[in-house]
Amino acid sequence: MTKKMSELLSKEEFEAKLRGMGDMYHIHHPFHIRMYKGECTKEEIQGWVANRFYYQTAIPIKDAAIMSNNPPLEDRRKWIDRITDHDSVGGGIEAWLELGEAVGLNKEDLISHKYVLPAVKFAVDAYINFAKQRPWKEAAMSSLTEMFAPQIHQQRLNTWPDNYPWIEAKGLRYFQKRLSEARRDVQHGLSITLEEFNTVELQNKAFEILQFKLDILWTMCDALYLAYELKRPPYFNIEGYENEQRKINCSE
Ligand SMILES: O=C(O)c1cc(C(=O)O)c2c(n1)C(=O)C(=O)c1cc(C(=O)O)[nH]c1-2
Repeated sequence: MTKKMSELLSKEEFEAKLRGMGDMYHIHHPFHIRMYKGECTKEEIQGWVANRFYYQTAIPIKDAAIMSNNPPLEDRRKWIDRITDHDSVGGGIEAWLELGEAVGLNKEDLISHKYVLPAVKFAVDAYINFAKQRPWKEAAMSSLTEMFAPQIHQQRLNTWPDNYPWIEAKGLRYFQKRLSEARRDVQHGLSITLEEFNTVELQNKAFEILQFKLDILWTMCDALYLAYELKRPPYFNIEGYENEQRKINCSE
């Protein structure tokens, strides 16, 4: 957890401290470490793709919520690009559906969100609700975990072809596409943050917001780890409860 600051940081110090919070990025979660090392089973990869799809569909929804909170025209123009990155024809949602197909998931199952674990749903919904309820600048800065995202996308591009040769190459388009998009988003998000969070109280608030977002991503990984690696999905110990509807059927 980040300690509260008692003095105003310069923009350089403020940015360095925000970037330092990358130490808590989900790239360091045991589930992600196993994934990039090639240790995940097919079911675990499918589980991650299916659960992450819930996050994917939430991103343009939370971006639309930010738009609805009335940022200035210049920012709205940039924000529209974020929405089209995901929702346009050939955009991120379609690329993620291709990833789903590439890992052997049925498109309808993915779209239905039938495999989404409750903790993943709660975490992602918290992100949408935050964007709906908070002033647009706070919601805009919460996207700054994207500072750390190019590294995680690049890591997948570098390691998946060797570690998971069964995944069709077309599935990797999403990660390739995000490399430049995330960098552009970060430039905009950072310029808003460094400019507008310009008192000790606001800088402390920015650290809290970034922590909240890191917590969302980490919590999603916790849920996946529990369900797929430890084999403890919700209600696993309750006799007679059929957890079948969330179970991924894959032939290894
Ligand atoms: O694969 C990842 O680990 C990862 C993480 C994040 C993130 O840090 O929030 C995003 C993405 N991917 C991503 O693809 C994406 O489009 C995205 C948008 C946002 C956002 O908060 O607006 N985060 C992320």
